[in-house]
Amino acid sequence: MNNAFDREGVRTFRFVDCGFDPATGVARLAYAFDDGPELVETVTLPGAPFAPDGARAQAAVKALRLLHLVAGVSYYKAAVPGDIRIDGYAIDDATAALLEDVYLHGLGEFAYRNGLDLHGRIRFPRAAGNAARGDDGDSRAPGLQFRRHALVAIGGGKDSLVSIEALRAAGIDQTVAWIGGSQLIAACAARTGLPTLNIQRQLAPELFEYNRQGAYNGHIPVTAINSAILAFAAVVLDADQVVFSNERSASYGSLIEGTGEVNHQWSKGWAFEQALAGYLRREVAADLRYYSLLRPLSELAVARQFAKIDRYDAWFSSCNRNFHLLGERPTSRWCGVCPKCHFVFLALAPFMPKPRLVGIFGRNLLDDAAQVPGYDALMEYRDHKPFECVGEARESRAAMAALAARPEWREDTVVARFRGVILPQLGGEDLAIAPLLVPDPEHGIPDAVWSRLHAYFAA
Ligand SMILES: CC(=O)N[C@H]1[C@@H](OP(=O)(O)OP(=O)(O)OC[C@H]2O[C@@H](n3ccc(=O)[nH]c3=O)[C@H](O)[C@@H]2O)O[C@H](CO)[C@@H](O)[C@@H]1O[C@H](C)C(=O)N[C@@H](C)C(=O)N[C@@H](CCC(=O)O)C(=O)O
Ligand SMILES: Nc1ncnc2c1ncn2[C@@H]1O[C@H](COP(=O)(O)OP(=O)(O)OP(=O)(O)O)[C@@H](O)[C@H]1O
Repeated sequence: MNNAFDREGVRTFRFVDCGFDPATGVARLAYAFDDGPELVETVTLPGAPFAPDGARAQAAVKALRLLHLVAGVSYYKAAVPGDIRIDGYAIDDATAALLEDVYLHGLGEFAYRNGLDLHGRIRFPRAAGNAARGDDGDSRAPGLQFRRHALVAIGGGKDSLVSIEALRAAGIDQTVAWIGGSQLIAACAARTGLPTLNIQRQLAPELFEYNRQGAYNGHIPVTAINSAILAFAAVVLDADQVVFSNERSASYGSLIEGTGEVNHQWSKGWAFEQALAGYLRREVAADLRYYSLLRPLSELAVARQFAKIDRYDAWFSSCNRNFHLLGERPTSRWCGVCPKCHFVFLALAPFMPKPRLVGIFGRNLLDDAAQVPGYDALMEYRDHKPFECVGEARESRAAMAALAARPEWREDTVVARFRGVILPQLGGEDLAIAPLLVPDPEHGIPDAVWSRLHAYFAA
């Protein structure tokens, strides 16, 4: 390769090696394109030194390799070469198949936006003679008698706060855990009053230089990476559960004419959750659980739960513009113009007194004509659902229909337009909110947890 990054000239993406130093808590993940320089990402667990015993140390190696393989997606995407190699260790069919899914679907939005077709292109090398195994029945990892403790991912938004309060209500021991240096997440975590764990992650600095030099760039499945980091942390720190807060709506993408479904949040969906949970039990530790506590709930059901607590009103934000690694952040916690701000405002409105909601956002997004196109897209009215973490279009339509019937909301610009223009075109669609609030039976929550929580969520 020349000095400048030549994405078309790259032939091979290499997983060079990975290692963990228990004395410092630093995990090192190394990659390269062809014979180019090593791209080294680090993940630092606080609380070192660690001294994992024999079986735990073996499980940590497996979890670290999984993290190495999953986190490689940030670098692979820079050139999407047709050849992938793993230098330091071998993987079997089942592992390769999991990674092919994560890369193909997790880079779905990236491929669509870059006009690339990755189908059939992403193939991880398999060790010879390694047949694929089935899911649950075939566990070969031992149980490690982990401490009964949940590492709960916190993202600074409403979803993880709903999970944290639900686990608290159910009396389950938890540590709230996050990756990266966000002050907003740190403040929310402190506000919970629970033990906290902040894991640092440094991407290889060369990636940003490659981006400047014309590397392919775009969305990556960040939840898959965060999940792999927390699974590794659970093994090292001795916790039997890694809990995320991905609602059922996350399994549905945007329907793009001529392309089909593209899901921005694929790694928050049920297919990824099942695949990763099965992999961890089978390959890392039979008693390590990975699940989403909010999987049975729709976005509207999560919003209803969140509205019951006001403890976080002045602290939380779901606006992703707060979470850039580089570059500008909004001057207030809610930018007020992005799809997440639009959706969260709309989803909370049916369940919160209007002055409280307007107080949280500092403005009324539904009484602003400039926001009409944003709300049209959320309802899939003459547009597709935005590439963002927002609920299903039928949830947006149901929430809007509920507001259209409320005197305090019905005259606000966006709601009045919905009543006048969109509602008459919806024909016989059931716009009731109640059916969307019923918990779904499809989820991976352990029975011992769900038995304590399903009444809490149904109340
Ligand atoms: C905050 C955000 O939305 N970032 C997305 C944005 O990135 P941008 O270029 O504006 O800047 P940075 O976030 O500072 O990232 C700098 C570059 O680094 C690359 N990168 C970052 C993290 C990583 O793990 N790997 C990376 O390669 C990135 O490509 C940047 O060039 O636009 C990017 C391109 O579309 C997105 O990839 C950035 O998304 C972040 C990875 C991110 O954390 N996003 C979450 C807020 C997010 O979208 N969460 C989803 C969950 C989706 C999922 O499948 O897990 C959600 O809440 O819907
Ligand atoms: N920096 C992070 N570290 C660890 N987990 C994170 C981080 N950011 C997000 N998550 C987790 O990823 C999942 C998806 O994030 P998402 O942004 O949807 O959730 P949220 O921030 O809790 O709520 P909201 O949807 O209101 O933004 C959640 O389980 C969240 O806790």
